[in-house]
Amino acid sequence: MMVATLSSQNQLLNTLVEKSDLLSWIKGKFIGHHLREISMRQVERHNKIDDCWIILYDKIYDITFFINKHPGGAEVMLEYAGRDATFAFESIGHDLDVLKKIQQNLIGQLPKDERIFLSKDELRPRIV
Ligand code: HEM
Repeated sequence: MMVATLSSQNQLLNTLVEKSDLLSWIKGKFIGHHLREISMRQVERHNKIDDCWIILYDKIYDITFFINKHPGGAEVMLEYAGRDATFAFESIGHDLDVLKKIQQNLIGQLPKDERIFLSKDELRPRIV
């Protein structure tokens, strides 16, 4: 019984650690060395309903498939198409699971000199 309790506590802890690591990564604490770099100028070109990229926490997502499914409406998505939507996204208080779900649509990250959410080994301080 004791063992079972400890093991379920460990499981919970592992889940929390995994979750916070993932979120720190999503929110820019870690650099995805393997991720393709895409500049803002490139992102800007993908600003249409049938070709829509968006920047969240320095990472670029292709959200074309999701525009018409967005519970907050297609209009806001198009307003941020080809642009940085991080602060609008945060201000709505989207559920963190939303961020986890769209990881499958992650296509790249901004080059170092265009990032806002820098990790601690870079020059400017992080703002979150
Ligand atoms: C990749 C970007 C985005 C994704 C994947 C996304 C996803 C979602 C999801 C799943 C919801 C349902 C509520 C929840 O689970 O939190 C939601 C709600 C909402 N979103 Fe987004 N969203 C994105 C970007 C934005 C942006 C840029 C805005 C601009 C302000 C926005 C505005 C809203 C609003 C207003 C709601 C609330 C709708 C309501 O409750 O009536 N979203 N979004």
